[in-house]
Amino acid sequence: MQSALIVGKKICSSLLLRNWVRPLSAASDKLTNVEVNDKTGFAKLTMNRPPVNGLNLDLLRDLHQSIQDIEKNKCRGLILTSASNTIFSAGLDIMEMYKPDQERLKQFWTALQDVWLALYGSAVPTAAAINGHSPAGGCLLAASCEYRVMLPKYTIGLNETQLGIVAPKWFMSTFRNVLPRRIAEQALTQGKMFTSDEALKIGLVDELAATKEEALLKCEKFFASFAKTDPIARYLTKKQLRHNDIKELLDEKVQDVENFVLFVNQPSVQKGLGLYLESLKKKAK
Ligand SMILES: CCCCC/C=C\C/C=C\CCC/C=C/C(=O)SCCNC(=O)CCNC(=O)[C@H](O)C(C)(C)COP(=O)(O)OP(=O)(O)OC[C@H]1O[C@@H](n2cnc3c(N)ncnc32)[C@H](O)[C@@H]1OP(=O)(O)O
Repeated sequence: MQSALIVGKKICSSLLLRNWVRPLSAASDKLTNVEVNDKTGFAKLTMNRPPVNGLNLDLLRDLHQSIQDIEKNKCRGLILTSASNTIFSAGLDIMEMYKPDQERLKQFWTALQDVWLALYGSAVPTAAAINGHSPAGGCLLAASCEYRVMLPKYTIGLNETQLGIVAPKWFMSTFRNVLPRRIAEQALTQGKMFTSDEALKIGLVDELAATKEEALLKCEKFFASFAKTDPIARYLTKKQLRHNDIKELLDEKVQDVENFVLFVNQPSVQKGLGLYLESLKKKAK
C-alpha cells in the first residue's frame, strides 16, 4: 500500500496509535496521505496523484485502505481533499478504460465499488473540501460525503453522457441523495458541469470558501455540529437513510462489474474514449 497515515504529524508511541501508523514507501510514491488531528480526532485524507488525481486502480485501492484505516481508528470526521491547487479529481483515469487489460478492468471497477461502499456508507462523518475541478468520478466521491465545501471558479458534475458513457445506478443514487430528483435527472441526462456558484444554488455543494484552509475549517465546523449527538445513533440514522442505495449495489456487485466490462468494451465506447483522450491531449499542448 502506498498511502501514508500520520497521527498529529508524528509517529505516536502508544501501542494503539503505533499499530495505526502504516509504513511509508518512498515519499514520492504516495497517492493518498492521511493526517489526523490528535486534538479533534478529525482526519484529512488528501489525494495526491498528479497531475489531475485521475482515479486509477492504485489510487482507488489506496483510497479504500485509507478510508478503512480512518474508520478502524474511530476518527471523529473524514475530510476528503486534494493536494493539487486546481483539481479535486478528474474522475476515473480514462487510460484504465481505453484498450484495457480485461482482468485489470474488472479489478479497477471492483476497486471503485469498494471505495464508494466505504465512503458512502462510512460510520465516520464525512465531508469534501473541493479545492478544484471535480468532474465525473471526482464528483461521485464528493457527493458520497455528507457535506461539501467548494472553492470558487471551479466546476463539478457527472458529465458521463457528454463522454458517450452511462453513469451506473449507484452514481445516480448518490446524486439523488443530494439533489432534488428533477434536478438530478436533468443534470445526469445533460451531463452538466456546474460552476461553484451554480452548484451552491442547486445544493450540490453546501458552502463556498475562498481558500482551502477556510474550506477545511467549514468541514470541521460541520463535524462539530454533531457534538451533542450520540455517534452510534448518528451512524444508524445515516445507515438507514443510505441503506437501499448500498444494498442495491451489494446485491448486484458482480453483475455490475460485468455490465461495466461489457459496456466499456463496445467498439463505439472505445472509439469515443479514444477521441476524448485525444481531445484532452490536444488541449494540453
Ligand atoms: C444501459 C447500460 C448501462 C451500463 C452501465 C454500466 C457501466 C457504466 C460504464 C461506464 C461508467 C464510467 C463512469 C466514468 C466516470 C468518469 O469519471 S470518466 C472521467 C471523466 N473525466 C473527465 O471528463 C475530465 C477530463 N479532464 C478535464 O476536464 C481536465 O483535464 C481537467 C480535470 C479540468 C483539468 O484540466 P487542466 O488542469 O487544464 O489539465 P489537462 O486537461 O491539461 O490535463 C492534464 C493531463 O491529464 C490528462 N487527463 C485529464 N483528465 C484525465 C482523465 N480523466 N483520465 C486520464 N487522463 C486525464 C490530460 O490528458 C493531460 O495529459 P497529458 O499531460 O497531455 O499527458
